[in-house]
Amino acid sequence: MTSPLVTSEVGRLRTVLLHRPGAELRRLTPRNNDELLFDGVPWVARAQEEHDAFAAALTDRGVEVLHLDRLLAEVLDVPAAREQLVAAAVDDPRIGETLRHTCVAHLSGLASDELAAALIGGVAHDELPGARGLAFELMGPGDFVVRPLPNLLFTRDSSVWVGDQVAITSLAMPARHRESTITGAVYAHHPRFAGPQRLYDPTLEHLEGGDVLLLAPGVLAVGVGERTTAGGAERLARRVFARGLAHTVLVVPIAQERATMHLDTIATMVDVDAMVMYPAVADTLVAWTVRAGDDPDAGDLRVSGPQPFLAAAADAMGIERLRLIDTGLDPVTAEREQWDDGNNTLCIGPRLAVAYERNTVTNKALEDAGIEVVPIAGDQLGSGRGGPRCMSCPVVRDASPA
Ligand SMILES: NC(=[NH2+])NCCC[C@H](N)C(=O)O
Repeated sequence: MTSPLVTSEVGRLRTVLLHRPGAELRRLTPRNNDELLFDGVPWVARAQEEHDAFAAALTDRGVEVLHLDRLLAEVLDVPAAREQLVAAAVDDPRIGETLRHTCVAHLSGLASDELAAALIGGVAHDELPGARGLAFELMGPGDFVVRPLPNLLFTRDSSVWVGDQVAITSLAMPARHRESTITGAVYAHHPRFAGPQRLYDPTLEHLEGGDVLLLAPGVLAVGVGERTTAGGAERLARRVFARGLAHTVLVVPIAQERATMHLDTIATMVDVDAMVMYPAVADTLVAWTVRAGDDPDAGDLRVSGPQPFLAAAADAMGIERLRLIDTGLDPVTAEREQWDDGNNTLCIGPRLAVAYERNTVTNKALEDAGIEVVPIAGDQLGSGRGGPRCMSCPVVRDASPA
């Protein structure tokens, strides 16, 4: 069992945190899927098969896969974690005090695995027999007392390791707020982690893991758009500098749209010096370079830019050029494959990347450029708008090869 350490996107992947989707996906209906950030109503059994195949593709290649639901069930044996998570589940102004008390009593009486299922899958009105409270009376039978967390599938967003420290992120969308209470409790209380130093907290400015790319040891890129705010990027920069985890943070503005909700929807690393990127933004993407200022103890920052992203990145990474895999796509194919997470790859090692099989043209371009693609099916998983990178949180990677 190696201690957590992640300094790049491409060092050999040793341990990764995934979440196998379960009952929480069965909560999705055409009435709630928009609010719950899914584009449709997935076929759950098939989504699970796809996810199992994703996990198998990783374990077959020697990667240790940790499952968030299992870690959660284990951590719920720890009284402090149980108490925190039950409190977080009912910390919702919709439900009022009476229903809150009933619900706390119900949840507290559950065995750890049942409680884990309820925290992830949510609790519907008709699953709380005998509950009381005005809010309960006014709710319909299918309404949620505790909302489900279908986006827990995207473990990338609710925590991110930088070096040996973990950022418990501050998720922007209400449907996802509670996810980081779960990752936070697991990292704080599970013996597998033994309370690593926390780099970030959910109470801070919005920051999501999908926006954080470890371009090279000491160099982070942070997307600022629909999810991560400039304030979040600034806070993270200050912290990584103060703790000696990075020397440069590139802040990258991205369009505030669903198609580009995170930086990793438009670009991911596939080698120590190469990225795959949505062609429509390749020429226009810029970065602000942030470094520690003269008085780092006072949190001083030096900001320069904007500069073309590729140039700023190469400069910060100390390489001559950051290679862009030219997917050579026509604009329509590029737009379709970007939407289907064609640029959202997960490296198992340098030049070895997991990608959705459906993005045939992008994958062919990757292969032509010398990147071995491990294709996985994502017809149902993809309805949540996230690919292999979004669905994984690397916990241990080897130091990046030079
Ligand atoms: N890192 C990522 N690109 N994550 C994708 C998350 C998708 C999820 N449905 C959301 O809207 O939040």
